[in-house]
Amino acid sequence: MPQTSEKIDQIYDQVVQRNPGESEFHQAVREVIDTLGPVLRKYPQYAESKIIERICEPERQIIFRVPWQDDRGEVHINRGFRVEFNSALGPYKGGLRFHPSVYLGIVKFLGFEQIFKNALTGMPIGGAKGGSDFDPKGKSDGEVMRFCQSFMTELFRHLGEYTDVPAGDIGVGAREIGFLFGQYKRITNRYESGVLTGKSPHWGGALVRREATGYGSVYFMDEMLKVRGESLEGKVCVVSGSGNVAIYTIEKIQTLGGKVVACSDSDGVIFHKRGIDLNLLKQLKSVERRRIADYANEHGDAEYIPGGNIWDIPCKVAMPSATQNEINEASARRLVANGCIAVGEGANMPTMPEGVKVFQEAGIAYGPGKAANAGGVATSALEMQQNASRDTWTFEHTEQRLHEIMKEIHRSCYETAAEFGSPGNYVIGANIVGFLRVAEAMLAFGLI
Ligand SMILES: NC(=O)C1=CN([C@@H]2O[C@H](COP(=O)(O)OP(=O)(O)OC[C@H]3O[C@@H](n4cnc5c(N)ncnc54)[C@H](O)[C@@H]3O)[C@@H](O)[C@H]2O)C=CC1
Ligand SMILES: O=C(O)CCC(=O)C(=O)O
Repeated sequence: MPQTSEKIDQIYDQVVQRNPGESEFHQAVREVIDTLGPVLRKYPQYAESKIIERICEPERQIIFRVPWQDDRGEVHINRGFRVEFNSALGPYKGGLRFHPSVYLGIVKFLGFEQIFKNALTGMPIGGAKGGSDFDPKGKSDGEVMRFCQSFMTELFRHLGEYTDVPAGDIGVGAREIGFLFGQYKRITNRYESGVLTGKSPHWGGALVRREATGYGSVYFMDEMLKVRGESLEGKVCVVSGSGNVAIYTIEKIQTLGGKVVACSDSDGVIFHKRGIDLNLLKQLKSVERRRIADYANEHGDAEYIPGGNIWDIPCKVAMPSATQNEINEASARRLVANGCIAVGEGANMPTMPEGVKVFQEAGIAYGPGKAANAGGVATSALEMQQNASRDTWTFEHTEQRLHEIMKEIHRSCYETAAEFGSPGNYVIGANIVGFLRVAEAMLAFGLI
């Protein structure tokens, strides 16, 4: 019998061999399985039943053609994806990403992470992710609508409130969810509210879903800081991105007394020493869909740094909230050298493995995305609950539930890391808690 570490290396090698060219997926798998050695030693039944090997293989992968016409009548063909990764704990659940970089490897890394994240929430949801290489940037509302209708015309047959429930991610917000739901309703002749989450609260969406990922990440950060006798009060913070997650991360940091001095988009960075003007940011990015460079035209004392690296800006608290692999080893070193004491990931897998190592060796608080940003999908599950019971909850009640869920995720990760001999290591805690919940259900179901 090979040693546990050899066994894990063998599983990883098989994943690479079976999924060539999908580097982000390989990275996400490596990060999880490298932490599972102590679990396999304590519970040999998981190794005997090949639970890890089964979790690494999606239950179903759907790839489809999405033809649509632009405003000039020109025909375009994009590619659509839905990877239904694991349904041990509930219907497949996870967002859709519309971005030109989307390919199978990105969707699979996101879907794989989603399995453990969803398990961590304690809600009955399995893991999935989907999307398309369609670029919504610069498209008219009519073009986005025609694309969404075409996308749903194929995907609808795989969805259902008890089967697979998508939501938003990069490039997919309330506008896109509206177009997707409208087409689903039209094709199926069913007002099946629970088939998508992230809907507008005017027609079946949950209050707080829009804010949930950002607010939840800040709640997780607050818990990590509390353990160290710290708080956000008076702390200088940096939040990358300026989309849904970044905006509501900034909002909650400000409410809790922190000062966010920088944010970004894929073109550049805004540095505003006296603190980001959130109303302006929301107007520019969420309402007018403009570039962040325009922020500096409105505030003479703000600096726009085209192509800049936001992690060069000194801060106590860093919250990467844009995209994967945005913090490399050099950026992580810079953050630590500049006095950063805590990093909480609003984005999925924003820190490269070498960067994670830097944070862990420096002993700073590091909250990995699958735990720190789980508030979004947890509130999606609360939306599903409201849809199923034909009920609507108040903002205050829903936010209180979100807060409790984030505290519980933090507690379970923290205590499990200690139990498995790595106190303070939230990567180990999150991976083990998520894995054990999924593995237990998979064992119970027999070999399926
Ligand atoms: N929307 C949600 O509920 C959840 C989102 N996430 C993750 O959070 C991250 C952000 O997603 P959303 O805010 O929903 O998307 P979004 O589409 O609302 O915003 C994405 C933002 O990231 C910026 N961005 C993209 N690439 C960048 C780059 N290379 N450098 C700097 N900025 C860049 C964009 O300009 C935009 O401001 C993603 O990693 C997503 O997977 C995680 C959990 C839930
Ligand atoms: O709310 C959801 O179902 C998905 C959220 C998501 O895509 C994520 O957690 O990365």
